[in-house]
Amino acid sequence: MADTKNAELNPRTHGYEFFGPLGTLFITISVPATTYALYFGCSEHSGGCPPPVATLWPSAKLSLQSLDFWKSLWDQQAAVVYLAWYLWCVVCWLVLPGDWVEGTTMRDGTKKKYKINAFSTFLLTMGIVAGVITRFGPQSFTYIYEHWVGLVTASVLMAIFQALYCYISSYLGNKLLALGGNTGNPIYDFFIGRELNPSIGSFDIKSFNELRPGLILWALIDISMACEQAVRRGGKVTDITDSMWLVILFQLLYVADGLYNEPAIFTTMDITTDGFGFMLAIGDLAWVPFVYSLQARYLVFKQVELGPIHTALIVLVNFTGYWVFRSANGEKNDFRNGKNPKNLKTLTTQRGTKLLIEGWWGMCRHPNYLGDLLMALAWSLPTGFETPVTYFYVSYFLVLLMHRQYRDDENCEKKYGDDWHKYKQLVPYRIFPYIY
Ligand SMILES: NC(=O)C1=CN([C@@H]2O[C@H](COP(=O)(O)OP(=O)(O)OC[C@H]3O[C@@H](n4cnc5c(N)ncnc54)[C@H](OP(=O)(O)O)[C@@H]3O)[C@@H](O)[C@H]2O)C=CC1
Ligand SMILES: CC(C)=CCC[C@@H](C)[C@H]1CC=C2C3=C(CC[C@@]21C)[C@@]1(C)CC[C@H](O)C(C)(C)[C@@H]1CC3
Repeated sequence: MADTKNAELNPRTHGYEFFGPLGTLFITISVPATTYALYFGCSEHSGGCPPPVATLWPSAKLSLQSLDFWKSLWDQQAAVVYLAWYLWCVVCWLVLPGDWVEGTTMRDGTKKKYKINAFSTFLLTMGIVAGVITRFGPQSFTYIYEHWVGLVTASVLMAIFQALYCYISSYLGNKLLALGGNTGNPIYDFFIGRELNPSIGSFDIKSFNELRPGLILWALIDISMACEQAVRRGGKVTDITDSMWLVILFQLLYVADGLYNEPAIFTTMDITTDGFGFMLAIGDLAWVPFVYSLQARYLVFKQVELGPIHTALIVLVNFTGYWVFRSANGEKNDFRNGKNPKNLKTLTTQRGTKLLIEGWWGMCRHPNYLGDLLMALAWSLPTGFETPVTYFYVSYFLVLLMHRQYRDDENCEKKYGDDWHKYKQLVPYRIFPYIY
């Protein structure tokens, strides 16, 4: 009886995304590999960004064949530091005060409760780091630059460990599974995430990882890159270039905004629909901090001076993006919480929920992605045009968001049926009004 009920609640997934098990196996290997490749392909230690073409492949081949290279990826001290960092985030979650808020209603009719203290974790961490740098100077905070590879390895291992733990524990007891991650194919389910909300007691593993250890580490990495640059240019914070200031301030604002608006993630696709598998684990813990900070790392060894006009133009691109991103996300979030202060027109659906058809959400179906993409461009522009590698983030992000839009469209079609078709007729553009 209990088994029948469980099967009804957790139907088998039919149909694959990401080109099925082979596609997910490819991504599982290529995401960590790309995280390392972006370091070795864009670093002063390996000869440039990218290193000269004539030496690139021969030296890569030599490295991959040598045992010493593989051993050099492991750095015991960095692993301990990373583990201490992760534990710090857990301790902050435990001890810092925070309201418990409810997430959205899940398929089984229940609602999860989440402790909201990501922003106070960020403020406390930033306060300590600011104190250390003020007291001991920028040279006291360059550890991350010096131990990059070891820290990447530690974060990849943490992601593998957590994804395996969640995959195995999804088979223990009657868990609520993600509708897309229950195919029975272990490679695919491990990647997508089998259990919807794995947790240990009241500690929700997915939302914790999405916002804290990776996102705040990204901010710390940026600060460490700025410190390394300061040390190389005279040792004072005032020696940092305008391009580095732009990258770190824009990205710190983005991180702070995500953490400040913590409850808004409970309506995102990752929390409501996807399980917690290797995709999110590696994305949250390794990809976000170590790939998104590439531009700041580049500016350590290629010190670009922008001057006031270029600075002003890039600031304009970033803040236009931020304004679109924040107001679009705010508009939808308010609306989903029962508020419509501008009295925007809506479409009533048979499912009971309404869809906005005016304001940002009347211009295109993902205005928030448009703003995010503009910001992504503004984070690459300060690196100039000497190399395409520093434009990796904005290019990858365009692909990610186009694919995400496609996945969300399919999910909404399942949720809203004909009403979604009506909505698509009223709002025909996906991300770029009048273009796409
Ligand atoms: N920096 C990064 O690496 C990444 C950043 N992001 C950012 O995260 C944020 C969240 O993204 P994501 O979860 O993908 O998607 P959205 O926040 O856009 O949420 C999509 C959901 O919004 C609801 N919705 C869609 N249209 C309407 C409408 N017209 N009116 C009201 N509700 C509507 C639907 O859910 P329902 O109707 O069920 O409420 C839909 O499933 C974005 O700002 C994105 O840019 C995302 C991925 C990576
Ligand atoms: C290549 C690979 C493995 C990709 C996995 C995707 C993840 C990197 C992203 C999926 C959704 C994300 C979100 C954010 C960071 C990137 C991931 C984890 C986010 C936390 C960034 C800050 C924003 O303000 C946000 C809270 C809206 C956002 C939520 C989605």
